[in-house]
Amino acid sequence: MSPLRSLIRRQFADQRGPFLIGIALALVPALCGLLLLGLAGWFITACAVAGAAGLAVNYFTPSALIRALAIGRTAGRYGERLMTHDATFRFLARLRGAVFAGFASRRPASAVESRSGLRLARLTLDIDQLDRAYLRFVVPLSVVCVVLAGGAVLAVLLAPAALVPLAVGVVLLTLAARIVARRQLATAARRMEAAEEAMRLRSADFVAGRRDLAIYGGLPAATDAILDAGARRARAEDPLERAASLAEGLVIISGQLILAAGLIVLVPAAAPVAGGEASLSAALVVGLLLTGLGLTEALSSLVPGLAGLTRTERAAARVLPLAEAGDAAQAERRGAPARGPQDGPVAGTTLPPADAGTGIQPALCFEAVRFTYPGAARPVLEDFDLSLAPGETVCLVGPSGCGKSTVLALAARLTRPDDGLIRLGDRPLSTIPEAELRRRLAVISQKPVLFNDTIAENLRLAAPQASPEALWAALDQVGLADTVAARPDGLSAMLGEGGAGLSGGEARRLTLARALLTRPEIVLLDEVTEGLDEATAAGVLASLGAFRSQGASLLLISHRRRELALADRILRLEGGRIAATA
Ligand SMILES: Nc1ncnc2c1ncn2[C@@H]1O[C@H](COP(=O)(O)OP(=O)(O)OP(=O)(O)O)[C@@H](O)[C@H]1O
Repeated sequence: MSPLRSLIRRQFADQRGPFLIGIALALVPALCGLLLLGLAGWFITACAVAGAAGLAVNYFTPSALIRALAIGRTAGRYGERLMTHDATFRFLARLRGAVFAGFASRRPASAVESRSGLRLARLTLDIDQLDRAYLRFVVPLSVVCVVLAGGAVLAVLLAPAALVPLAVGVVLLTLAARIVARRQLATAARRMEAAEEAMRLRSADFVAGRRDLAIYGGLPAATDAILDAGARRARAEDPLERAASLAEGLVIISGQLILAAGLIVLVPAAAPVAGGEASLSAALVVGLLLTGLGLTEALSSLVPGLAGLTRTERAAARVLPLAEAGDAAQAERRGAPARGPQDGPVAGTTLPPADAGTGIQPALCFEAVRFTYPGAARPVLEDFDLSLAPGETVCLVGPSGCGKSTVLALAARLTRPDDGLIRLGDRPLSTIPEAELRRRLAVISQKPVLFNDTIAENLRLAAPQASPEALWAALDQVGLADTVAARPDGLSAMLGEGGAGLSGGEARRLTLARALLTRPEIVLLDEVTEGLDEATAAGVLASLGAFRSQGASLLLISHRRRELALADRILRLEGGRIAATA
């Protein structure tokens, strides 16, 4: 199914009632508009004819009807806008949720991908583009179809000859739709998006790196690269604009042809035949012609939707897979894990102790795990085994690029193994619901993320319900309570972007306090003292004692002597597996 069709189906499934009511309401102003023009044309002509013949005419009923139609048209348009936009914005709000859940659930370790900020910008633009599918395409198309069908019925009843111009109009409209749906336009749209992305990327690099560019004389080349991307965008846009203009022209011509053909067919019908009456009254002919004129207005509402069809289709093709991944991730978060081929036993399954000799169930265990980055020639981990006993502290060392961070990413389920089993206690990692996993396992990286918010809210990221007393206790355990208490606003003190306002060591200790709040069973630490001076690093390491006193198992990555001294065991990773234990 085409992405556009899937998108429309999704919106229909999400907003069934408002979706249909919106279309029904859109018919009201369109039909009122047509009848208004037709009736007005008929009425004016009938009055003129009656005046010329000196006959009396009832003008109360038609003028009241005209007024009612004018009011109906305005009210209908208001109601239609309200309903269709409300339905669309509600749908998009939900879709955004699903898309961002999908974005968040993607393998963060996937190979060289475009920068996440730019991807996010692209996604935001894509989702905004999707409002066109219903508002600019489905609604006007439904209206045009109903109006044309109504026009055909009227023509059959009143003047079958008028079916000819209607048929001409329909043929031209179909042609217009085919023009904008041509495959070559998809290529032009792809080129245009690539050029837009290049423009954004180059501009962002230009702004961020202008000092280095100036130092190394790279400013002219960087400027040329932006201009070049702009020129490529303009070139790619050309066929799209031409097709849109051609389609618009055809829509307008189809409207005019309906009118012209109407004139040809209907005017002679109004002429009296020899020795008898005209088959159609002059008033009816004028009424029908003006209705045809109104039809062109309905047709022109199709133009914006047709012009943006290729881009809407491409945006839907990018957004929908993410939304589907988001649906799966949200279902998993509710406790029904989406299962893959390497997911091992089903949820709720408990496994026998990994260490059959001692009968002790390890806190975390890797069994014959293999993992390869997408596009990489060789696996990073192959037949990899690791076992972390409850309360144990293990330090993982090894040469740069040997896969230490990959082990942590797998343990944190930020990515999944190609083969083998990872278990948390007696359960396969893949079967543990997301919320439970995040509560039981904490990850602390060398670049902890703190948000532009209060200290309390930064801590509550891990435990939203935590009381102020619990927050102070956690701060106390990492030796940060006095520092926070010394601030006039205490826990309500605001942090700047990325935790600005705290020193490097304080920021890291704050993330440790955040992790402590969930009382994790396992803590994964990736070079947490990297970039800190000796004294600060010692303070951070001392804070790790708080986890140990809670009974947690620690898996550390580090090359530093001070971290190694903390470990019960040191494991050396080399060639994809543990090469030595100390
Ligand atoms: N997203 C990715 N896509 C493809 N290959 C990757 C990706 N991330 C890491 N790699 C590769 O996988 C290997 C292991 O990377 P990893 O970051 O786990 O190593 P590491 O031992 O933690 O290195 P370091 O000590 O330098 O931090 C490296 O060769 C790296 O180039």
